[in-house]
Amino acid sequence: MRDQDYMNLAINVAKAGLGQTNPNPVVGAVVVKDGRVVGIGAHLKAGEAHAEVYAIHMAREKAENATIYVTLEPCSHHGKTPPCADLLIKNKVKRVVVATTDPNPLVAGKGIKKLREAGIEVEVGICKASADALNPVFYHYLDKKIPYVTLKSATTLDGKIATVTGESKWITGDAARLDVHLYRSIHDGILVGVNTVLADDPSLTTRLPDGTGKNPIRIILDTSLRTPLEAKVVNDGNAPTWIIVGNQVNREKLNDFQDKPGVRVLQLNEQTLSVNSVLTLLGQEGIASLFVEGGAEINGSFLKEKAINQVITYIAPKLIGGKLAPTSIGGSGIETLGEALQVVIKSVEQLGDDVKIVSEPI
Ligand SMILES: Nc1c(/N=C/[C@H](O)[C@H](O)[C@H](O)COP(=O)(O)O)[nH]c(=O)[nH]c1=O
Ligand SMILES: Nc1c(N[C@@H]2O[C@H](COP(=O)(O)O)[C@@H](O)[C@H]2O)[nH]c(=O)[nH]c1=O
Ligand SMILES: [Zn+2]
Repeated sequence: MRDQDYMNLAINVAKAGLGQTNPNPVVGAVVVKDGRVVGIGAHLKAGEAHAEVYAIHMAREKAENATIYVTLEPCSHHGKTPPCADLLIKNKVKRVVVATTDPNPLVAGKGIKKLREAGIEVEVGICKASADALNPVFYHYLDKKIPYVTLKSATTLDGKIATVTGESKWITGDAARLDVHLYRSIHDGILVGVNTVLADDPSLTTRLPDGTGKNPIRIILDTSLRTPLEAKVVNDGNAPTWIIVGNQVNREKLNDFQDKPGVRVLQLNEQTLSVNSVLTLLGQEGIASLFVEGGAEINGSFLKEKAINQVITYIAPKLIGGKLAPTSIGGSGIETLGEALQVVIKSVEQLGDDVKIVSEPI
């Protein structure tokens, strides 16, 4: 096996932490001694051990004079956990292969420097692109302190999310809907507008076949607090629900929700909810990744603000037409093609009868 092979193994091990480590990155580590893998590790939860710690502990005395492959520069600061660079030095690791440096100002090359000053051979950049592709959420949230936004829509071939009569269940098939639940399970928050709550009474929980998968925090944009008191999202207690309202909602209306299980009403100091204020608030509340499931009006407001980092589009082989049938993005719309949100198509794949397109704004 070559350096790249061991690093790809570390990258795959890192994926065990996807959706669990925010606001920390997912990280994988593999310890190799005399051509044998003697330790592996992944960071699984912020505040808990780092990937290197698990891998070095598994290697035990074999860590001495070993090579460790780690997808992110070993940390050098005392955060919630002690510095990994010191651990590698203490265990007399001979060589450290790092896929990519850590942009966290607390690290940012200091980990590599500490290792080299201790006489350890450090190589940087092996499989850098694949390692960086693990952590778009970490890089974005570290830099901007607002959530990395994934906008998801599910439409017919002619771009509709429901028929003229409002029927929408279901446009996409089981495979696509399962895929959506996988996304829900790795996101900190899922956001819909109150119109979706009124139309679908959604549960917005993660329902995977084997019953696993954590539930994201359910976030409802609801300027004048029209969420029905009997809605699933405020009664089922399956996940926290945050309702974000404007400053026109009066005190007694706010009090209606105070004894609902896991429900918080967050009041912004503005009449209408601007996307930027919502994202700033959610960032302050520790939401690093946000899954926006619409509907059309909400998607329209995120598009207008260009507050989108990734777009997931599911297209079903159905045609329903209808001038008044809603499309996936409503709102006032962008007037000129020149101002369109230009995206790069990252992948196109078939999921059952549907097509899934992943794209990212340029
Ligand atoms: N109508 C469709 C979707 N519709 C998604 C809606 O916006 C809303 O999120 C769902 O109704 C949520 O329901 P729950 O959380 O599962 O109870 N989304 C899809 O991927 N395919 C479709 O056909
Ligand atoms: N998860 C991870 C690292 N994460 C780095 O450490 C920071 C979190 O430190 P702490 O608060 O102590 O958990 C995080 O922001 C990132 O810069 N570093 C590593 O060496 N290995 C790991 O597995
Ligand atoms: Zn560390």
